[in-house]
Amino acid sequence: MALVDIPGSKSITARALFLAAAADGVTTLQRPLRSDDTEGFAEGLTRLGYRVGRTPDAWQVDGRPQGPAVPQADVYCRDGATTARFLPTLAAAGHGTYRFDASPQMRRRPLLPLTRALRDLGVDLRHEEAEGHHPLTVTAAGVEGGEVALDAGQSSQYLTALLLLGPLTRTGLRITVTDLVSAPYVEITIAMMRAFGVEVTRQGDVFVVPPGGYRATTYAIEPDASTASYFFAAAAVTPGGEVTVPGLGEGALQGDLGFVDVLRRMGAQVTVGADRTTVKGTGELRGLTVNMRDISDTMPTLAAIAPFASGPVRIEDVANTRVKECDRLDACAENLRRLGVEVATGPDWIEIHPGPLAQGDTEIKSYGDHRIVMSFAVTGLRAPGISFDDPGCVRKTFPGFHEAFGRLRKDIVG
Ligand SMILES: O=C(O)C1=C[C@@H](OP(=O)(O)O)[C@@H](O)[C@H](O)C1
Ligand SMILES: C=C(OP(=O)(O)O)C(=O)O
Repeated sequence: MALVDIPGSKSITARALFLAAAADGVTTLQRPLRSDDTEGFAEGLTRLGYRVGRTPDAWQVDGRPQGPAVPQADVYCRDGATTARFLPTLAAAGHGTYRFDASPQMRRRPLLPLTRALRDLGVDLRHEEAEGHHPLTVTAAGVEGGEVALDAGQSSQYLTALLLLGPLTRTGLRITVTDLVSAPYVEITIAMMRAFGVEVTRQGDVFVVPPGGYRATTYAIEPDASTASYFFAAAAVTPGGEVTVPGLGEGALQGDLGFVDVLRRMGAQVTVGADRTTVKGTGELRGLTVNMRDISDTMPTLAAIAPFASGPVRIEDVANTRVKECDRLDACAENLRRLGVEVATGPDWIEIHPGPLAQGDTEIKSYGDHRIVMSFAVTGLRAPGISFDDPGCVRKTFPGFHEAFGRLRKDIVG
């Protein structure tokens, strides 16, 4: 049995940083994720004049309800979409001129529904090159608030950004959402806003956020459920292999813990306890058809273990995975084909037909995407000879992944 200590959630750390920066008082974040995405977020806040004190186990943020402490800043958001979408929104509530840029891939990823909504709310926001993409400049003069419509069919992060902004506006926000993917991430946002003293109300597609600001607090960050998926999948593909992740149980905020339900449907033994989750490989791994719209960060995890299933695996409703750190449907298909597996893809689906894997060495093409590397590391448990062209890209969410996964391999495979 392996007990795996998973680092903090990227999504929760990013939200906690926003909320702490916007709150009235000093907030302590316990067990934040230390990775490229979250360190980029913290560095962005520092650029905007917020004080972020960092020790290995806790980060402390001096909140500024009035917004950034500097009249001008240049912020590099690296490869993190939470940083690239949440920070310009936070800056809009302040007073000053703030320019944001990001990595080449993040520059390609979409932003337009959010920047349109901000403009509809009166924010002066200019895209420097392509409309709806970084780099962009916000000339901030506070936000009055009011009604706004939003299409979050490509990314829930647009809605999260507006929800987080709501309490910083003068009159609050009433957001009408026309479409929504990755819905459980919005639940994380609402639960965390509650922890910082704000109650969002929802009537169908309308989200109402009151004005009045946030209250500082001490906030403990859950382990990252998407990261845990690689370790749970490792147990599922290893007959008799057992992995327990403490800190992720029945009350977990993250929808991605639902990946264990997919493993259960495939034949793994899954126990979700009050404060921990255990997956045990039974030797059985059935194929299935599954809709992953709510938990699409775990699509590559499932695609990477699909070759070991006893029947086809079809993953549906994941169009938005084409606009992540890479086009994940194409990246999974390409790498599975390199392994000799038969795969078909469509605009929003992938279907994998298990069969014997190619003999010999296979280099996995990472496309700079942490999830492609971490997912195919799981395939590597049963397919010796797998290597990666860019193993270091795991730094986005889990710099210590290879060491941790190596320890797990010793524990459950030998
Ligand atoms: O809000 C968040 O923290 C996230 C939302 C999801 O993105 P989309 O809503 O763009 O699918 C997820 O894929 C991403 O890793 C983190
Ligand atoms: C899509 C991801 O990240 P983000 O959108 O936050 O850059 C991810 O971590 O899989």
